[in-house]
Amino acid sequence: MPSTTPLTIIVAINPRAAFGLGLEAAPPVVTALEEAGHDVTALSMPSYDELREAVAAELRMGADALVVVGGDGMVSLGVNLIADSSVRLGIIPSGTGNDVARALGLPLDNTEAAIRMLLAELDHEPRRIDAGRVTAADGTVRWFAGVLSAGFDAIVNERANHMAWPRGPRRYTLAMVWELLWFRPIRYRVTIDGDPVDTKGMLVSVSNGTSIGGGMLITPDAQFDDGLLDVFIVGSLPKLRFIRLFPLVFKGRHVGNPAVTIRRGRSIRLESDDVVAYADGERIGMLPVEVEVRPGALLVLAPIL
Ligand SMILES: Nc1ncnc2c1ncn2[C@@H]1O[C@H](COP(=O)(O)OP(=O)(O)OP(=O)(O)O)[C@@H](O)[C@H]1O
Repeated sequence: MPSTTPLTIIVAINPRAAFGLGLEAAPPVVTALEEAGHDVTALSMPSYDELREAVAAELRMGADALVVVGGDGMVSLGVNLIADSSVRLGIIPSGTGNDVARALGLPLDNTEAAIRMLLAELDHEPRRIDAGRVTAADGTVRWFAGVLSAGFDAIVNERANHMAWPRGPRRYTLAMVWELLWFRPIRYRVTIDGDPVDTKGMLVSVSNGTSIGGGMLITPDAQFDDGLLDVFIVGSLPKLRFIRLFPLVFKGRHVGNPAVTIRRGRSIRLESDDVVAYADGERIGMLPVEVEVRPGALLVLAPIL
């Protein structure tokens, strides 16, 4: 059915998302948007960096919406290009974790349903949500919609990205087992709204969304539009107790556990030696980082929950 208002829409496709799912999901998205009467430019490139450049060039020519087809890494690509602008971000979740889409209430594992929701949302006012704005030590600025992590999970991510084998999600399992063997609690200084705390921890995340790793509900009460970030810290634990915490975190049942601290703030500084940060599954760089919430910096094509 034609849309009420024809729009200029860029569709950015990651052919490698979820190890090939992105490529399958893309054609029906493009067809559906064209059939709805929109002016669609579909972009897919051999690499992430080339795709980002191509999308940035297309955005400079003017667009109403950017639809990303992929996982959190593609959300990151989109968020970094459209934050603080009037361009709306649509997501067709087809990655491995899809944590931002999950928290936004978009249909997962069902491209047809995600397309139907996208078409409906294009006819509504977009949802305005907060974004995390990260400044690295060298002054580089990056944005995220979901979660920035700088603990065990970021180290696992880094390890998995350097592994050539296995190709599927088992790569993360293997990387996690390997890193668990060597992992030691990390010393951090976490400064929330100017209040510094020195701590030793296993996991440290700054959340706008609720989950990491495909649904691990680290900050189940985080809200996209409260103007605040949730700081999640798992303190120093023996490995067996750390492992036993995982199933609880998956269900969000760790809140109140003495090993877990969750605090809210507007501006968070994370400092440590030799620890990498990832945000929305993409590498940010080594700590220190400054994270600040930018209320309402993102317009997303998602229902208001
Ligand atoms: N041609 C390409 N275009 C875009 N990204 C690519 C491409 N080839 C490889 N990638 C990699 O894909 C990663 C992003 O993948 P994406 O997040 O879309 O899917 P995923 O990793 O399966 O899902 P999730 O992040 O939700 O777990 C980027 O880190 C990027 O380096």
